[in-house]
Amino acid sequence: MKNMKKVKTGIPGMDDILHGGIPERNIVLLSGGPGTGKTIFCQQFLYKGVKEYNEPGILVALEEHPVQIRENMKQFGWDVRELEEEEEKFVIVDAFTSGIGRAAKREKYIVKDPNDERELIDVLRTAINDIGAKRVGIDSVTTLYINKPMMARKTVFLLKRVISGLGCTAIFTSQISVGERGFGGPGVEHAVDGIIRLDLDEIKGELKRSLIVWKMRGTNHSLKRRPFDITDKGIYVHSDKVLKIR
Ligand SMILES: Nc1ncnc2c1ncn2[C@@H]1O[C@H](COP(=O)(O)OP(=O)(O)OP(=O)(O)O)[C@@H](O)[C@H]1O
Repeated sequence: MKNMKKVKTGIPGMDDILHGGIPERNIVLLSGGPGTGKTIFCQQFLYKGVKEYNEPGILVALEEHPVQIRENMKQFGWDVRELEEEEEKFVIVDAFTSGIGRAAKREKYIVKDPNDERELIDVLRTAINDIGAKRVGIDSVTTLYINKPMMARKTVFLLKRVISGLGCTAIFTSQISVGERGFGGPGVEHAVDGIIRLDLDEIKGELKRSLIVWKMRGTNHSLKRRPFDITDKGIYVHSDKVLKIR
């Protein structure tokens, strides 16, 4: 079989686990409970994509104000302002503020109603074409169908067709409850090309972070649970270690 092109994650240790990276055009569901690191993982994938691999990226913000996202990313030394304004290699699509508020008026890409799939797709397609994006992050995809679970599969397929069709590789963050075994519902889990799950488990009185690649179409990958850290430089995965949680 011809080797598929792999997209480097920009997360130390992660590409070893994925035997080189995420197969190009894959849509990866990044599932986890609250505070497991989904947002940081997604932002690192996009920021490093531009900085280290010269692959422009789009972040669709559904959970946080774009101003707050830029501030949070700075904590890790990821200053996206220059990438947005000077280099034009990074875009935040504001699907959070509905364009309301003084700060929101300065945003270039706004989705007024995230429930309107057509509007979201139009803005996303424009943004991808404007900067020649190769990577997309949606944080979180759960927000798009939390009030209409029957639409989850259709929404994910629609996004997948457009994003993958335009040659991009994507991470969709998916919110699950603490202790939940799934990844975001059967419709979604089967529709996506890959699933990476982030966990936070209490072991001997301390919370430990770990991740596991549950599925990844187009490549072999490690099936082991790997511990990871969040530091002031972002996520670091210990691809040579195993965490046993039971
Ligand atoms: N600078 C930092 N250094 C170390 N750890 C940090 C730093 N900033 C945040 N964290 C850790 O990351 C966690 C938040 O991660 P993140 O926002 O990616 O979670 P999430 O999975 O997106 O959560 P949610 O679904 O609740 O939004 C915090 O709870 C904290 O433990």
